Amino acid sequence: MDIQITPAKLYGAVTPPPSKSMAHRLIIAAALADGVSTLENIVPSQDIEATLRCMTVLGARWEAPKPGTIRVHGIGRGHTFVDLPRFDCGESGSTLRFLIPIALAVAGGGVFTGHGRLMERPQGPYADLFREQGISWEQRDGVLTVQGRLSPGEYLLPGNVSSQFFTGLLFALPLLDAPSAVLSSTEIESREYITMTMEAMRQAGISVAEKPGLRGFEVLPAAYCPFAGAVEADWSQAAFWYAANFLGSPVEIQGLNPLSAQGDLAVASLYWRLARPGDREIDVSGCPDLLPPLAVMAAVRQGTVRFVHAARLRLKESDRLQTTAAMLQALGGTVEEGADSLTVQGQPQLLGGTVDGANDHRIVMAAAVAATACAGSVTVLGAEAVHKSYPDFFTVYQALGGAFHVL
Ligand SMILES: O=C(O)C1=C[C@@H](OP(=O)(O)O)[C@@H](O)[C@H](O)C1
Ligand SMILES: C=C(OP(=O)(O)O)C(=O)O
Repeated sequence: MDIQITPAKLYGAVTPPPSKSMAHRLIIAAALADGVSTLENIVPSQDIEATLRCMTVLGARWEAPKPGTIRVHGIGRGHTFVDLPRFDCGESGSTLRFLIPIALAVAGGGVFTGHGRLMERPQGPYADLFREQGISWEQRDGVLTVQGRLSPGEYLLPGNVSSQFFTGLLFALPLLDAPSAVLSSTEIESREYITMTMEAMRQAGISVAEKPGLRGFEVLPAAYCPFAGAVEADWSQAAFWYAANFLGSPVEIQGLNPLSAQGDLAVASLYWRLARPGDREIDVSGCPDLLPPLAVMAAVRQGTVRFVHAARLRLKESDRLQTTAAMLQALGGTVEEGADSLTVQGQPQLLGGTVDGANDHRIVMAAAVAATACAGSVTVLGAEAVHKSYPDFFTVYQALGGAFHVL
């Protein structure tokens, strides 16, 4: 779906959708529990549907007694598999990377497929670890087959590729019959995502101990217990509405937890850092998903913003350093892409133009928000990419006064 947006300010109140990251985690913890858990504020998006689908393949069941609430019948420890289960992970990196170790622990492995760029996104840290353990790892024509026995022990991962490898192992290791540790060979980036994993596991009765000074975590054998949980509002999605505010739209953002474990709540303070004129350097290693909306803010202000420690942005739904730069350049902005950075030169106003959404929800949402304050109209190609994480985005955008039509 291609759309043309006519610049218009947005007015009104918005509650961001439930945190996608927390929803993945609570669904997984509930699906591994021995019993029935109730989860509130679950809103379907392609990524959340992927996790629900994959946990069903593992033997969990769920029903929705009312909209927004699901009851998950977890698998406990008793499920047996005749064949290797097959998981369609959609385009969700979280689903794929969380599920690989879990499938090894629960089912002796699995066959994983995905769409878009998913199967090209790096899995090397897992491949290396699991091959060392004698687990077979084969990826051919976009199909990954992993088979073997996950053993307790010490797992050493690089900390700068994706925190999702840590999360996947932390979820799986309590299911083994002896203690394990997950250690990092480098400083751990996106660390708050691991904190969120520990928080979800805690809700299911599992505590993970951080190893002080060792950049790692200790996991003891434990059973996931059923629980009642609710997903809080998503700070990563709130960032687009923060960007709308920054560009002059008085949008009131409601329902966010200011004490959230979500690292992307950093947008609240970064907003104010950018609101004052002058040059800035912003480290996005802990909040990679904020880069597209922050770059939109950086493009319409006085001064230059250099986003650093950003190489991991190249490993998302699109190469987000390249696609964020291309989006702003298409709108008349001045941006320089470095190997590990993005430098955005501020200016009074963006002009408008045609943006390739690059099949990336965060690029589409960033472009739509930038359009609210452009001098001329903005065409966004492939706007349907928002279904990955925020299917309602354009409905909300329109309700706030955003003006667009489908081409
Ligand atoms: O664990 C998670 O829920 C996520 C971790 C982050 O990925 P990396 O750790 O790969 O940066 C983030 O970009 C992604 O959108 C969601
Ligand atoms: C990178 C993202 O998600 P995932 O890694 O789960 O595909 C995202 O939502 O921006």
